[in-house]
Amino acid sequence: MLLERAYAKINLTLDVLRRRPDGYHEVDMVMQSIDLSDLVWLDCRSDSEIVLDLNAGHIPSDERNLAVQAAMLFRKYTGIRAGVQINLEKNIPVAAGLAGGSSDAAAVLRGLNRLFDTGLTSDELADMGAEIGSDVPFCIYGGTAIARGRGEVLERIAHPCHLYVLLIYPRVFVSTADIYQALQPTDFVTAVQSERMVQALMEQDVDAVPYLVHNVMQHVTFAAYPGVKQLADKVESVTRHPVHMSGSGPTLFCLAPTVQQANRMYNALRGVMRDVHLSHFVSNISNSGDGEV
Ligand SMILES: C[C@@](CO)(OP(=O)(O)O)[C@H](O)COP(=O)(O)OP(=O)(O)OC[C@H]1O[C@@H](n2ccc(N)nc2=O)[C@H](O)[C@@H]1O
Ligand SMILES: Nc1ncnc2c1ncn2[C@@H]1O[C@H](COP(=O)(O)OP(=O)(O)O)[C@@H](O)[C@H]1O
Repeated sequence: MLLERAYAKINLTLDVLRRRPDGYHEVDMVMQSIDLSDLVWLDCRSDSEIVLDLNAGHIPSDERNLAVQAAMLFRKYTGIRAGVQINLEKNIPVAAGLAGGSSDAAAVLRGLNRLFDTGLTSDELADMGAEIGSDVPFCIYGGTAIARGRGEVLERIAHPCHLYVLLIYPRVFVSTADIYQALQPTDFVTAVQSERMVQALMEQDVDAVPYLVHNVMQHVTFAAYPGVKQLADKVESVTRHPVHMSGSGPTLFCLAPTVQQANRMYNALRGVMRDVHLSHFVSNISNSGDGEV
């Protein structure tokens, strides 16, 4: 049995350039892995089934699950017929804008490549992953990247900047497709924010980074779910720091340059609300598995 960690992401910037004829949107966004992960255990089975056991009753364990889709795709691509056992421990909130499902799919692709010693490159796994979802290619590599196209065209960024991330989970389910659909032409931009963000990350300008975070979807999700906006206002008044939304939401986050500041914000928030979690940037997930067990 082999373990792969499936890391969550946040969007440090998210710009949408236009709606495409294929129904997707052209995006430009800075994606960042964080130290919040699902655990994906993989093993061969003596039969030819793909079986997923997971600790979350509210998500399907059949072909609708992105982890199962990844195993199916991997077998189709490699011609391997062996059965696959997947045990999934969900820690990343579902439909939260943190790419939990995409990251599980990416972890299955990385893990099966190790389990069957198929020697596929990360680029090949990312190409495969794009068939499952737009965020899957980023989740193959993790770290930091500018994602363009529909999210699958990646420019990976190595930078020394490390920040703490306070995550706040509103208890609502947000559909990514609905939020993309609700964008108006006035939301589409030509000048994107990713380059300034990347520059600040490269310069380790930890004080600037929180003020450069930008997400064009935030006002759309806030308008559709006023409770999320109210929660963001409350977080801002308690922490006195800018509050942002990841992806299509609803997860909110604040960035802190030091662990002391992050702990202060965490303790202040825990006094007045549930569902607060402290995390931090992860720059390298390449040895994310904990090896054979
Ligand atoms: C918004 C983002 C930002 O990172 O994250 P989440 O909020 O989902 O975490 C992503 O673009 C989400 O990517 P992902 O969740 O993989 O999307 P997909 O499964 O490929 O697509 C789901 C649906 O979202 C819409 N979609 C997705 C990506 C894109 N560039 N344009 C779109 O219009 C399409 O309607 C598509 O049918
Ligand atoms: N392994 C998985 N983990 C979480 N959600 C999954 C998974 N497989 C399929 N889904 C479905 O994908 C949808 C979005 O899930 P998720 O990736 O957590 O959200 P987001 O795209 O907002 O980051 C949910 O409706 C969920 O039922």
